[in-house]
Amino acid sequence: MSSVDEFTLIDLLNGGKQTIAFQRAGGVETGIGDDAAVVRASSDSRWILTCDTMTEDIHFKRVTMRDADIGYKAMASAVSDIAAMGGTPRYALVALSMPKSTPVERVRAMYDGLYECANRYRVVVAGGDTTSCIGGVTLTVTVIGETEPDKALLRSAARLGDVVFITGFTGDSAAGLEWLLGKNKPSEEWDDDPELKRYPGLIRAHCRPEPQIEAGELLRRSGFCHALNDVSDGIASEAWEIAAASNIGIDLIEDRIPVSGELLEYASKQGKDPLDYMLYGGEDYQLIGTAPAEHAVELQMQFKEAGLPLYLIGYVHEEHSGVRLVRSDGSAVSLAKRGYNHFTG
Ligand SMILES: Nc1ncnc2c1ncn2[C@@H]1O[C@H](COP(=O)(O)OP(=O)(O)O)[C@@H](O)[C@H]1O
Ligand SMILES: Cc1ncc(C[n+]2csc(CCOP(=O)(O)OP(=O)(O)O)c2C)c(N)n1
Ligand SMILES: [Mg+2]
Ligand SMILES: [Mg+2]
Ligand SMILES: [Mg+2]
Repeated sequence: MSSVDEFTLIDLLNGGKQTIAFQRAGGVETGIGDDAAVVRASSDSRWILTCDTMTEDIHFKRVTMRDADIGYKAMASAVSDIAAMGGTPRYALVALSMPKSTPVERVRAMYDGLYECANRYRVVVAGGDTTSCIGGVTLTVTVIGETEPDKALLRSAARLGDVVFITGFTGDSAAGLEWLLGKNKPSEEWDDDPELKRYPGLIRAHCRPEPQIEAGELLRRSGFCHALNDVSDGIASEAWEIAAASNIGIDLIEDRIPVSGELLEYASKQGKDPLDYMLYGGEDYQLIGTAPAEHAVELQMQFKEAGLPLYLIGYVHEEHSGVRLVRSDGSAVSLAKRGYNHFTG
C-alpha cells in the first residue's frame, strides 16, 4: 500500500465497472468524490449518503479518548459530512467490530456517547451490524441526510469572484491530540491529573468535535454559498480539494484565519507555529467554503443574527489550481497539498 496514497486509491475505486450513466439511471446525482453522495429520493427531496470509520490506534487510543468520546466522535464525524453538503441529518446505521475480550461496559460507554451525539443532532439510529475482530475496536457510522433538489453544496462549485470562509477555529484538535499523546495517561486517570486540565478547549476539540449542521443549513438556505467542505484532514488539504474540484486557485490570508487563545498558548510553549496545526492537523470539523464576494457581508450578517461565527479568510483567484498562503508581509507562498493521509502519513 505504501506506493498509493489515500486519495489516489479512492480515485482508483471511482467509476470502473459502474459507469456514470449507470449511476445516473440509479438516481445518483453526485457520486464518489464529494463529502457525501446525493441521490434522488423524490421530486422534491434528495438523500445525502455518507459513512465514516473510526478505528483503534488510528483514530483513538486509550490515552487520547474516553470510551464515550469514541462513540460521540464516530457519530459526529459522519454527521459532519452531511453538514459539508448543507444537508439535514436524519438516520444512522452503526457497524461495530471489537475483539472478543472487549468488556461490555466499554461498549456501553461508547454507545452512551454515540447516542448523546445522535440525540443532539436529531439523528435516528435505525440499525447497524456487530462482529468480533482481531485487533482493536472499529466503529463505522453511516448517516443519511436530506436536502432539496439542486441545493447540495458541492466541492466543485467555487467560482472566480468568490471569497473563502471558515466557520471557526482549526488546529485545536491536533494540538489536543499531541498534548494527550505526550501525557500518555489512560483516559480513566485524566481526572486525577490537574496538568491535564490546562488545555480544556484543545481536549474538547479533539474528543467532542461539533459538526456544523446549523451553519451548513444556514449556508444552504441563504442561497449564497457556492463550494463547501468539512475540515477533517486540515485546511490545506480541504482547500486543495475545493480548488482541484472547481478548477480554480485559492489564496488564504494568514492573518485572517482564526486561531484560539489556547492554541496560541500551547504552540508557543512547544516552540511551534500554530499555523502547522491549523493548516495540516485535521479533525476540526469546521466548514470551509466559498461565496460570491458581493454577498459576503450579507452572509456574515445572517450568521451574526443566528449567533454563529463566520470568518472570511481568503479568495478565489485566477483560473489555475492550487492554494497559496498570503503572509503578513504580502508575500504569497504555495501551500503543499499536505494533510492527514491514511497511507502516506
Ligand atoms: N472504499 C471506498 N469505496 C468507494 N468510495 C469511497 C471509498 N472510500 C471513500 N470513498 C468516497 O470518496 C470520497 C472521499 O472520501 P473521504 O476522503 O473519506 O471524504 P471525507 O474526507 O469528506 O470524509 C467520498 O465521496 C467517499 O464516499
Ligand atoms: C491515536 C491517533 N493518532 C492520530 C490521529 C490523527 N488522525 C487520525 S485520522 C485523522 C484524519 C481524519 O480521519 P479520516 O478517517 O481521514 O476521516 P475523513 O477524512 O474520512 O472524514 C487524523 C488527523 C488520531 N485522531 N488519533
Ligand atoms: Mg468531509
Ligand atoms: Mg470519510
Ligand atoms: Mg480523511
